[in-house]
Amino acid sequence: MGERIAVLGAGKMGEALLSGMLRAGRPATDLVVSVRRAERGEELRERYGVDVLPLADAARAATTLILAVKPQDMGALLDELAPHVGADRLVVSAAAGIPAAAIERRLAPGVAVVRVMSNTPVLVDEAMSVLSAGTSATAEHLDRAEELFAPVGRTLRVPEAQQDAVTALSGSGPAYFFYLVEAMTDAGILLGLPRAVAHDLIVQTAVGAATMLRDSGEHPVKLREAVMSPAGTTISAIRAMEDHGVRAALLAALEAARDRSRELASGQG
Ligand SMILES: NC(=O)C1=CN([C@@H]2O[C@H](COP(=O)(O)OP(=O)(O)OC[C@H]3O[C@@H](n4cnc5c(N)ncnc54)[C@H](OP(=O)(O)O)[C@@H]3O)[C@@H](O)[C@H]2O)C=CC1
Ligand SMILES: O=C(O)[C@@H]1CCC=N1
Repeated sequence: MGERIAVLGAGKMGEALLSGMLRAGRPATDLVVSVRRAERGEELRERYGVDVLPLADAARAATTLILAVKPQDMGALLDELAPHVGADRLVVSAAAGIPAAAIERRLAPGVAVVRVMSNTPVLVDEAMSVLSAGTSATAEHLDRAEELFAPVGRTLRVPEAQQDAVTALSGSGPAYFFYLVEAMTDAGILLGLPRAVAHDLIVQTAVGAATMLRDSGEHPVKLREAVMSPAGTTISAIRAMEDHGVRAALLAALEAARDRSRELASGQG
């Protein structure tokens, strides 16, 4: 059998990955999804032309299984899935927190598991997807998993011990930028700009700053210094941010996200 990929649990991330694989040129006939609700299955079948199968059939039909359910649903999914996953399958978990070993324990001995933390910019082919091998996964398995994510953004491999930190940084990261844009738009309104104008200014500024960060190769401090004129406007804003503990808030926030990822390891609550 050629490589057929099953997306098990097709919510926000599962659907984003599915659409990314199709955009990358993978034929719909190579993809199958499994969902919990019939109407969701119908929606995906119509939108993407993929087969929607019960879990056991999807597991048997595919060589690579992408697990994209919430960490809290992983236990129930694995209970149902385990009897149908042959030792020659590659299992790719997209879930936050769940260690590869916890998945390996629930499946037949020797099943290769790769843990991946991606992010929602999968939708615009600008994801950051970070991969780690479980104990049975070989370099070839990692290559195969990476091939799924490479067309939808950048990929990186890290030791699994770093995955909770990765989740805090790039997994949750898009939300922090959206939050910042929202807060800066509010600030624009405070300063008297219409909301739509403030929104457009901030979005384009974010795109420009992100492009400079990516393409210039310069350290962010250097880029910031180029904006800050002596006794100018920018340093006044930076002083206010330091006074309000923005840097400390970010350190605490990412530590909280890392800790939550660790808590999710048990798949509880
Ligand atoms: N959203 C994000 O930015 C990111 C999410 N992740 C990870 O991706 C995973 C999915 O997150 P996200 O897409 O946001 O969550 P969603 O809730 O949007 O998607 C999860 C989907 O799984 C379905 N599901 C649950 N149990 C089963 C089952 N037994 N069989 C089939 N389908 C099932 C749910 O169905 P139903 O619709 O019926 O609830 C739902 O559609 C999580 O583990 C999360 O940690 C990783 C990186 C980023
Ligand atoms: O918030 C979450 O738990 C998931 C994992 C990373 C991004 N979203």
